[in-house]
Amino acid sequence: MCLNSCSSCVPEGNSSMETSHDEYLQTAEWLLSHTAHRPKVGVICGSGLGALADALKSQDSFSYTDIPHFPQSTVQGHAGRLVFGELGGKACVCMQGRFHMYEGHSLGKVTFPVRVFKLLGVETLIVTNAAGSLANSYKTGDIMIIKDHINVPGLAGLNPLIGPNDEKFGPRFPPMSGAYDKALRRMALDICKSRGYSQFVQEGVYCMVGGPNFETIAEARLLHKLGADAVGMSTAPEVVSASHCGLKVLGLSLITNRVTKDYEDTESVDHGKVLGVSKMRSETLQGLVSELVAQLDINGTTAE
Ligand SMILES: O=P(O)(O)O[C@@H]1C[C@H](O)[C@@H](CO)O1
Ligand SMILES: Nc1nc2[nH]cnc2c(=O)[nH]1
Repeated sequence: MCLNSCSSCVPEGNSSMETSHDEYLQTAEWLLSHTAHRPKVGVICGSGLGALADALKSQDSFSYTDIPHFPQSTVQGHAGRLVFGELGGKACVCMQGRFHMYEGHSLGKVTFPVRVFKLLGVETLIVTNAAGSLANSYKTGDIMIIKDHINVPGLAGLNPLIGPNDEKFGPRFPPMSGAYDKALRRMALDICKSRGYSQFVQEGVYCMVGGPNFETIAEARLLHKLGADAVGMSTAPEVVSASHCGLKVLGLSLITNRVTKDYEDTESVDHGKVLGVSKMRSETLQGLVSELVAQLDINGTTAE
């Protein structure tokens, strides 16, 4: 077996190596030439949470089909639009629809927009997702501020950073212990408290699995024992890529369902239920994100 991460040995479609630095630049330059907004904040909307982008003022929006080199959305609840505009008085760019590994996208494609955000001048990334709860104390409709993640595909060698390292973005061996910015988490918690959300706000560990099937009971029990509070099918590769290129990250999971760990339980989950709960909490999440962005000190990134 070759240990050199050369292009003929790295599993095809696994990493960002299929994209040249020029392609990221071309996409960023195309976007900057089509909008006057210069965003410092990027937002990725999870399943059913695209309404976050609708809150942006003075919008310039682009269908993913029109953006050079951009992947395409295939999942219901992910509109496939990149929206520029103002949120909380700050220029933002918002992905109304993200890319998942289970759609057949390589992790390089899944994380392509994150590197484009970096080249646009984004400094802070807010990632949202819909997730199922594993923690016994969580309820459907809770918002979980992500403290850390367990990247199951990553542990198995599916990582967007596999392949030759692009030093222009970041180092070969990036640390991940501070991937979810402490000051941003504190800010989010404080805002939740001041808005009276404390009863349905948690802070916990998100676990990414590949999907697209939901968990078996044995898998749910395993992930819970490993320390996961919630499980979903996204976010971790985006955060790995964001952290690699020096973006500060806030992650928010909306708990759309309870993941059963009990063989006697007859309740089951489907994507329709996930989208229903997302819609129900969408405005609350919108309020939290808008206020947080308004409070960002763009130069120093944390609270004013
Ligand atoms: O994009 P996210 O992670 O919010 O979407 C979750 C995981 C699956 O894509 C889908 C399952 O309902 O929701
Ligand atoms: N893997 C996984 N992803 C989800 N996304 C929303 N709910 C769930 C869930 O229960 N499991």
